[in-house]
Order: sequence, then structure tokens, then C-alpha cells
Amino acid sequence: MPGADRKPKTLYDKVFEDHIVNEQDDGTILIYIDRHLVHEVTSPQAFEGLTNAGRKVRRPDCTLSTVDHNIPTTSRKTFKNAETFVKETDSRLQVMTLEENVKKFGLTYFGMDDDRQGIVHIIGPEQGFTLPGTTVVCGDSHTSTHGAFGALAFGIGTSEVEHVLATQTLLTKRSKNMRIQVDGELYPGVSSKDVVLHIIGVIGTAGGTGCVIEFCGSVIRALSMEARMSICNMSIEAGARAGMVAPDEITFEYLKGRPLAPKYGSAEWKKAVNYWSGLRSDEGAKYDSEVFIDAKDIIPTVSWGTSPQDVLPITGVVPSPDDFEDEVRKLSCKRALEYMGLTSGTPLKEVPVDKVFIGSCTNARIEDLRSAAKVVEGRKVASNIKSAMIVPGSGLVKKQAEAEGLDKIFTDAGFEWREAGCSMCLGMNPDILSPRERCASTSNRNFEGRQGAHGRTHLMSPTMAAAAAIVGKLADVRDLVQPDVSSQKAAAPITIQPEIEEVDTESDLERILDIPEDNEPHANTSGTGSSAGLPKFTVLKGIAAPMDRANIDTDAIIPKQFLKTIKRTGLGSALFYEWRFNTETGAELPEFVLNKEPYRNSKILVVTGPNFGCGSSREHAPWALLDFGIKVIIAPSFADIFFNNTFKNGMLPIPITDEAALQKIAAEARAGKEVEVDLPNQVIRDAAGNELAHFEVDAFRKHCLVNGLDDIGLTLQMEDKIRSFEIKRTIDTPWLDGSGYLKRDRRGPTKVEAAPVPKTNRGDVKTEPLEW
Ligand SMILES: CC(C)[C@H](C(=O)O)[C@@H](O)C(=O)O
Ligand code: SF4
Repeated sequence: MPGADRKPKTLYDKVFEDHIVNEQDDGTILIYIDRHLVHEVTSPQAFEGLTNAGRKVRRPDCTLSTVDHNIPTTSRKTFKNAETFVKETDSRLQVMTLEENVKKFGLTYFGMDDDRQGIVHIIGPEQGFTLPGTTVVCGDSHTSTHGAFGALAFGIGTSEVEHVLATQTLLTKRSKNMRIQVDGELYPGVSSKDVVLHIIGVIGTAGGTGCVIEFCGSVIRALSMEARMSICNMSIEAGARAGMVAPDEITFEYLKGRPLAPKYGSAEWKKAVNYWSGLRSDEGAKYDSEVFIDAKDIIPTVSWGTSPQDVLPITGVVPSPDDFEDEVRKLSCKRALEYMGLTSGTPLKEVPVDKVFIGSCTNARIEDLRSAAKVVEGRKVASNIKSAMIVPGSGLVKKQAEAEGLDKIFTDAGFEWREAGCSMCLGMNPDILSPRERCASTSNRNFEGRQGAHGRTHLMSPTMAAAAAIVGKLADVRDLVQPDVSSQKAAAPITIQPEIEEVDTESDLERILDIPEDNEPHANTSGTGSSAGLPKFTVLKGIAAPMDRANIDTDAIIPKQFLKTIKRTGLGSALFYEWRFNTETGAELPEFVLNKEPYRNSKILVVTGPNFGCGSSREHAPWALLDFGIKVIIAPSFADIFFNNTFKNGMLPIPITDEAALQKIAAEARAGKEVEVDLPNQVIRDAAGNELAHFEVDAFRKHCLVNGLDDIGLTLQMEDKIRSFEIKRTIDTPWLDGSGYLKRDRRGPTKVEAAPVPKTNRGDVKTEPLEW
């Protein structure tokens, strides 16, 4: 528990340490996961893995699933079932596969006919599933959103999804602590989206690599929970593993009455508030890095390029490559301007827009819609706008907005009013940009091709997107309306006395006695959990392809349309699709390195720019590389989730920070020569056997690779420790058990079933049955 030793701790340290199940000498740590969100894109292969190994989901009560990425956002008035409603074959298969899996594994599921369906990162908080001090994961990079509650929340790949489903734990390492303090008072018209875009502009998309960012300062404290969520949501765009905000009265007020939060006013609520109130960094806690931002420096911000760090105040002009000193940034700017069809020196306010998208897990909550509606009210969408869409983040957000008449304001102005889903944030469903269309978007990524092949995305806040829709160009919302930021400010905090409750011995005892039945591991520990699952990796020699780019994102490694598969194999042909092929004719682009000899047979990729694999958590990126034949990636640095995902597939990512050594390796690659990677000796050699570089690798990861070990099998050998942790968790934080609307079943481990909650540990929750 926090405070056990006297060294001052950060919020992250406290939450992390409260979840340690086991720690190895090399710093590999097994942590317990309290909350697992599941969606259709990153789960099919995980469930398939469970099925093949004869494993079950260990904690269905801590798992919540929904569909969001693939589903159409058109009216559901005629909805009967996913099979008839989702027209696109691969999307339908993915949705239906999830529906089969939730039934098979007994998980709570919000389908398309349930108002509670929505984007995973919207529904977790909305339901009170996300709680302070918890560990929250999802096969999705924007899981960082949930950190707004003081949860340690981060995205994982599909192999890790499988690991969590089977063991309710995850193998990880300690992250570094970073603090971003935003002080002062925001100018009118400046929202939390502007704050986070500004921060990413300052620290860059790799600024938070390896770190958990704690956002603090007077600006953050004054923000509502929804506004805090938008900030934590985009911490992944700053390269961080997670973002966190210490919980406070604003947090507790938000949680009051949420179906899965402890019942407000109950002994359990008070016990929870007491625990949550201790979740803040201690005086004197040490951070590895600190950034101070003055609210005075933030004005409404838009992105101009193809990386979330390419941002400027709306009053600015399109930059020129000459504005950057660094060669890599110069080149990226040149390339971004070409892609975005922009000319240096053009005032941003003169850039015309074709489409407007207000939605996504960053900005599709009720406050976002309210603030956009204020701008739109009584106005009309400009005639040059081909489509302006409002896509609420969940069915409940939609309902609430309709009750407030916001839908009417939007439709009167000429906006489309849609159903909940990810929609044009990444366009896995039919909502996409056509080539060269320009979009004012409230989403979080402006990568090449993100919203549609050759589509052009400008990131901004909901009020700024609304203003762009009205003006028909990128616009400054402050020119349109008397700015009122009140919707982003938190409601007056209520005072909740964090009383110290004596342990209610009787009910706690009941819970503890419950454990042997209720928390019986649902994993198969009878031996089928083999730990020998991957081909062994020792020495690899082969052609190395050079790539001189920075921030290569996973959308570029494999675009969204290829994520609709339910298999791990066959993705090699999709690797770097938009760089490798003409997307209109399908013809190869001869200048792309992997289309040239001898690089068609590359086994190694040598990247000279930093932050390889940033962005989405899609494990399809390493799967595509592997299927193409590439097993080793050498780069100055990697994004965290991608880095983890590669190891899970028997691949080796090698960070080489010594520029001279990296250039030597790149020179061999450019010469079309073979390179040798010797993992046991941690050495990279040229074809003749001369050492080019030595590299570091975690001892545990090396052990697993060299011996071809599957870590789920290894973790299952820790059963006793996991179980002891669960017993302690039930005593310390009893409100975390039995959630997810699942009945606590006393009949034994195999009888867990999806059902309404007749008896819960939190009182009167909604008891509607699950929708299948
Ligand atoms: C599909 C999923 C893996 C992905 C993510 O991890 O972020 C998606 O949500 C995205 O925004 O690109
Ligand atoms: S970033 Fe976009 S695609 Fe990813 S979860 Fe959020 S809304 Fe969905």
C-alpha cells in the first residue's frame, strides 16, 4: 500500500507498486490488471489463441467489450443484427467474431442495439468501469484516456490482450516519471484539446517515450473530467506509455452514480474515496523529466502537417522547411507540405476545408458536443463543405445530446447526426476521406492516409472544427463567437469527506470467503499452458533495407483497411502499403526501397530516424513485417507498444543510440550487403563478420527469444502469486470485484455466466440483461 516505505513517490509509482504481483531481477514485473476493455479489431487473434491453448478468461467480471471501430455510423432504426446491418464483409466478420467470442467466454458486451455501446474509451469512464488507482488496459493505444482518473491506463497489442485474458496480468517494466505542469489560466476560447496539441508541439511525438506523464498545475486542476480525458487521451501522441491526473473532488463527483462505481454514500464508496484521496504524488517526489507550460502561451491550435507535433496557433502561417534547423525535421516538413497540398507562408485561416469530423475518443463526449453546438447554433455549414459529421462517442452521449436538443442545432445547420463509433477517426468503416480531401477533425492523428488514402487531416478542438464548418476554411473560433470556456471547466466541486471507515468485518469476510469459488482461476493450469510457443531466435543474417525517416507510424506500416482480418498471417503484402503501391492502380512504386533488389528479400530493417512504430497499438504492424520476412528492426528509438509487440512475435527490435554505429550499419544496408544479428552475444556484424555495434536487450526478453518461450505459459506458472494478489485486492479494494455486470457465481470456476446483476457489491445498478 502507498506509504509503506518513506521515500516520496509519484502518483504513477503508487499505482504501479500497488499492482506488482512479481518482480524479477532484471526489472521485469508482473502487474495485475483491474480493468480490461475489449474491441473487435485487436481481439480475434487473442481469443483464437485462448481457444487453441484450451484457456479461459480469468476475470470475466473485470472485462468489458464493445464494437466501435468497424461499425457503420448510419441510422440504426432498422437494425436487427450485426449480420444484416454491417454490409462490408470483413468488418462484419470482425464484429460477428467478437459477438461469438463474448458468448463463448462469458463476457459483458454492449452491442449495436445497446445505448451503452460506443468507443471503448468513452464507455469505460461513462459506466464507472474506469476507477482511480486501477490498472486499465485495452488493445488500443488511446487507453491512455483513462489516466484522467488517476488510473494507470495504457494500450497493449493483441498478444498482450491474450495474456491479460488468460492471466489478468501483464509483463512489463517500470516507466520513467515525467511531469507536465500547466499553470495559469486559459484564455477564453482555448480548450483542453488546444492544451494537449500545444504540449505535443513543445515536447514532440517522441517527447514522452518510455515515460508515464503526470499532468498537473492549476490549469489541469480546473478542468472537468471530460477535458482531462482529452488530454490524457493524446499522451500517446506525445510518445508516452500513459498519462495521469491525480484524482480529486472533480473526479469523485464525476463517478457519483455511475453504474459500475461503488454506490455513492455507501460504506464502500467512502472507503474507496478514502483510498482514492491518497492517490497523489508526495511532496518531494522525483521526476525523470519536467516540463512547465504557461497557459498564456496557448491559443487555439491546429495541425498543419502529418504528425501531431506539427501544430501552430491558428493565427500562424504554413511553415517552411527552412524554419527547422534539424535536417530530419526539414525533410519531414517538405514531405508533409507536399502531402498536405500546402504552400509555405499561406495564412492558416486561408486554407479551405472539404469535410468536418467531430467525433473520436478524444472529443466525442457530451461537453464536446455542447461546445461545438454553441458555435453552430443559428448558423449554416459553408457551401464548400461536402460533409460535416457529428459522431457521438457512445449511444448514451447521443441520447443525452438529443435530450438537450443539440442534434437539432447540428442538423439545422447542415451537419449529419450519426450513431456512435470510431468513424472517420481512422475510417475502418465507410466514413473516409477521398484522396486529397481536407478535413477539419477533432480526432488525434493526422498521419498520412489516416482518414483515407491521401486524405489530409487537420487536428483541432470541437469548437474550432465547428468554426471551420461554418467558415469553410480553417478558422479561429474566437472570430465567430464570444468565447465561453465554461463547458470545459469543472462543475463546482462537491465536498466529499474522505472518512476513514473501519473495516466492515462481516461483509469483508464474506468477500474473502467468496474468493476460493468466485476468483477461482479460469485459466487452464493443468499443463496445456505450454511455455514453448515461438520459434527460437539466435543468429540472423540477411539483407538489411535502409530507411531514412523519423516517426514511422504503425498506420504507415499497415493501413487500417488491413486490420479487418481475424488472422495473424498473410499481411506481408499490406506492409507499407501506401508507400509501396500506387493506391489507385495497385502498381508497385519502383522508388520504394522494398520494391528494389536486393531489398525485396530483406530480413532486417535499418531505420535512421527515431521513434519507429509510433501511433496505434496494432500488432498487425509486426505481423506484416514478419510476414514480409523482416524479423529485426534497428532504429535509434522505438515507440513503446510497438517495441513490446515485436518481442511477442519472436522478433527483435534493436535500439542503437550511437549515431556513428547506426550509420555504419546503414551504410552496409545501403550497399545491399548482408548484416548479421547475433542475439546471444548481443552483437551486430557485417557480412565479413566484423563487429558494427554492440546492443542491449532485457535479460528476460532475450531468454524468451533465445529459447522460443511463450510468456503466457510462463506467467501461468505464477498462479499462486496471482491468486494471493487477488485475495489481497479483494480485501483492500473490494469495489473492484464482480463488476462488468456479471453475476458472482458461487457454483464453481467453470460456471461463470453473463447475466444481469441480481446481487452486487454496489447496490442498485442497472440490471438490464445482456443483448444476445
Ligand atoms: C485499431 C487500434 C489498434 C488502433 C489503436 O491502437 O490506436 C486504433 O484505435 C487507432 O486509433 O489507430
Ligand atoms: S483513436 Fe480513433 S480509432 Fe482509435 S479508438 Fe479512438 S476513436 Fe477509435
